[in-house]
Amino acid sequence: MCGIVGIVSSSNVNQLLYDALTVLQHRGQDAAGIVTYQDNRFFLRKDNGLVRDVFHTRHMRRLVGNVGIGHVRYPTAGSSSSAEAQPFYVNSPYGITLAHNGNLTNADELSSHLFRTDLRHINTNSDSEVLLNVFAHELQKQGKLNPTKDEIFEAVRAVHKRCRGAYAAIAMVTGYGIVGFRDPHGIRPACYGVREGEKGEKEYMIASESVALNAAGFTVVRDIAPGEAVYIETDGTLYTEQCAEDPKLYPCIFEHVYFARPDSIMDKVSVYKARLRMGEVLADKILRERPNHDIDVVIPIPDTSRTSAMQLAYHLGVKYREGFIKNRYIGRTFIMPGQKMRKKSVRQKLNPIDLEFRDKNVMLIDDSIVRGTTCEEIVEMARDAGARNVYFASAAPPVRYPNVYGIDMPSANELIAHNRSVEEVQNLIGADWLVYQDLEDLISCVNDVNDEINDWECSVFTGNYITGDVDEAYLTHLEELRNDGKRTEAAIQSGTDNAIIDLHNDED
Ligand SMILES: O=P(O)(O)OC[C@H]1O[C@H](OP(=O)(O)OP(=O)(O)O)[C@H](O)[C@@H]1O
Ligand SMILES: NC(=O)CC[C@H](N)C(=O)O
Ligand SMILES: [Mg+2]
Repeated sequence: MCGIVGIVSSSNVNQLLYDALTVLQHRGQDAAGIVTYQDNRFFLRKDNGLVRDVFHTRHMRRLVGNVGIGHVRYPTAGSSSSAEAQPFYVNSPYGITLAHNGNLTNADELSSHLFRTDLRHINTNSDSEVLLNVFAHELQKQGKLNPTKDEIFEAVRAVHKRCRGAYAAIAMVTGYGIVGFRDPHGIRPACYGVREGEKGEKEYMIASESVALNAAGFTVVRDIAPGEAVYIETDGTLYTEQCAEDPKLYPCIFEHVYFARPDSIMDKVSVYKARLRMGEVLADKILRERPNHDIDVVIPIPDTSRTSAMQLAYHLGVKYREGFIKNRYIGRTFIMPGQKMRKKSVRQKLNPIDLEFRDKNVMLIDDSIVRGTTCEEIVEMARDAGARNVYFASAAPPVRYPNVYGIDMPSANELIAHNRSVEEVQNLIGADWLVYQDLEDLISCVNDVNDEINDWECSVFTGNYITGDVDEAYLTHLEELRNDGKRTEAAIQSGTDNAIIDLHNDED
């Protein structure tokens, strides 16, 4: 997942963008970038690292202008090289930069078409550079010296025709404005909001999650609809238009399970409420499976599972205890690159309070089990801390299939539940009892909060890919390209390949 943000204001946007990116940091920890615009020039700073490490005072001073976009990255394509940090830039037409959350499933095909037919060069393996060039080409094709909203929307229309997969994106067109758009299935989230500037003028912000708008004092207007584009000119005039022929909302359910912050509202679903429901219905399942259970205490695996675990304990009528203390300086482990780093980080991140475990039957709750990195370590830690029995419950169903829409799970074989029964996973993680949420129950949790959404993007649980273009050949290719072994190689290389076309105007 990545986080994107774009702002049109009546004063400098650098600090607002920075603050928004820190609020979206949970969506991507690998790289961060901001680009602003003033007097016909872009000012760009992007690099690997957390937001606080990438932007120092000297960089912030140079990021001048009242319009800008920003990005935090969790790579799902290409490498972790800083050259693939976003926003990406293309000089023609007008000078355009783009920040993207999601993953294109036809990036290879588009890339070769861009080269052979559109005569455009793609310099990295990032699908986001492809997306930017498709948008740029479609805008250029219209041949207008001064593009209006009509040309911008026409370009988005063409993007929808050519691109497959998931994309929530914000592009900044030099001198004209910013445009945010969501793919025709609305797989990845995006919303926009408004606030009053000092002289009463309207200022706008587009972001991946509503929490970024709240934190910056913007009032959420609404989600961008699937296929829709929101264009805000530099003077603050806003236009919206539906640019897809057959849009239909299929939001990614994993946002609600894990990715999003609980204080966000996405497609009119409060993530917090959805997670509370996940705890409730999981408690019901536990009671169905073992009406006479002997659970002494419910312990969450911080951070994300806390909300569900609390409600689960309440519904079971069992004590809730914070048995693991989280090191606040370690980020999210699941989105770290490489299994070795993830495994090490679980131990660094979580430490048990022995007295909550000693001689007790503990029920550990996590939001999801993906590779099994966290639960394998945690079950062992609970036993070492003296637990009599270690039970484990996951607020999401077994994750059995790769994700191709912006979550870096490219390889089925790396998923602990792939081709395994619940019992086999239970044995593998060393638990005495393992309970997974059922998919219908998970869907009911989000639909209880907003029953207007008929369909969810659930491919990691079902193996059904709604864009219809994902076949065995694609998945095999993805696995070969991005399995953990390959990425470790890329990480080693990335120390040296950062020099490949670095368009930074700022060296450090
Ligand atoms: O089975 P795994 O491959 O370990 O993946 C699942 C775990 O990873 C995530 O935690 P993470 O540490 O990323 O973030 P959190 O602090 O928000 O829970 C998630 O919340 C699970 O705990
Ligand atoms: N997680 C994402 O949204 C990734 C965006 C893009 N595919 C990249 O790899 O940079
Ligand atoms: Mg976790």
